[in-house]
Amino acid sequence: MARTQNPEEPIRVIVRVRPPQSGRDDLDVDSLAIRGDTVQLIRKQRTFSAQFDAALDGEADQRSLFSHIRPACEAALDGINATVLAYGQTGSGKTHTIFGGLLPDEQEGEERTGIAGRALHQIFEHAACAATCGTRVMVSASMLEVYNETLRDLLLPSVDGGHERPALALRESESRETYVQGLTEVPLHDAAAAVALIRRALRMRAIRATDANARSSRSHAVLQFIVEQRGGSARGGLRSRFCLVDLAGSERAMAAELLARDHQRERCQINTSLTALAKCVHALSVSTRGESHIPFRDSVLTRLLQPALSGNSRTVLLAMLSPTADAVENNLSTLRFADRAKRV
Ligand SMILES: Nc1ncnc2c1ncn2[C@@H]1O[C@H](COP(=O)(O)OP(=O)(O)OP(=O)(O)O)[C@@H](O)[C@H]1O
Repeated sequence: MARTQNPEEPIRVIVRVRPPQSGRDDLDVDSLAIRGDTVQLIRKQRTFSAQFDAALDGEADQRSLFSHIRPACEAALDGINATVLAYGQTGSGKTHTIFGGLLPDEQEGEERTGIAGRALHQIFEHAACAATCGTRVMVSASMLEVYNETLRDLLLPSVDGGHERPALALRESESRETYVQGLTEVPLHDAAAAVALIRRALRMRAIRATDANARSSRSHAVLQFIVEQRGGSARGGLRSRFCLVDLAGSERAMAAELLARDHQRERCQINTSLTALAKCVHALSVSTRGESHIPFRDSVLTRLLQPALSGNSRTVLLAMLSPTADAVENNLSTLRFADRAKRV
């Protein structure tokens, strides 16, 4: 039986520092330090220090990062919903960590392959192994983005070949589960077909160049693998979701007049939804046995993430840090968010 994440620990928190990019980064060598699972950040002579489930420096590769995600993926293969969330400022490595090796114009390769590619490998390996014991495993995928508080289906072919696509609505089922009405679910027959599908979907995602990242994601992307198992050891049947969320990055404040109007709007909407997420995590971290009000309804993003945050899923939060000297403020805010998530 697969080793799954401890159910007593609803959110595991892993910190990852992006490696420096030669010639681009003005490095922060003084304020950020990782010792074991503890991260220390010094700002204005005050020290923030916190321990997490794991803390990975810039030397850690995609394979070692995935070793911390594997238990969540195994939980999904045991029929339990699981979610991985990447959070951090623009350019801190969220998209690389989740979608590495699948990005437009990016070469595939073991080294670059991120969580999505590695999870697919694990899911199809499990399917092949389960088949030998008479269990039929069916895998499908959905992928959407939350752009300016609007939900867009990334697997739906656009009408005119452009990026425009109809907005989807969030609904609540009779059992009070939130779902996206009309979201496309594509059956996946093997990992190669799945990779091609995700690559196509990522081309549809809203991106733009920012100060810190030439290909900055301007939307939150949510990729879900839906795994159904019947027969053999799955007896009465299992159905679960493995959900990967690449949040859009918060951006440093910049003179508004230097940004185009639609860029200003995106930045404002990203900050609003990330603030709503931070409020929910804060409320959850101080609530005892779900007694207090959690403001999930404040944004589309938090409504969508409600199951992942409120204990109905094994959740891993990846708190992404940037190694640059100008990232201290943002890194501190990411670490504070991560520290609260640990207390949920
Ligand atoms: N672990 C890593 N190894 C090598 N390169 C990395 C790593 N993490 C990030 N990068 C590179 O750093 C750059 C920024 O990373 P990425 O686009 O993933 O950041 P992001 O946090 O998703 O940013 P945004 O929020 O703006 O979308 C990219 O060129 C990416 O390839």
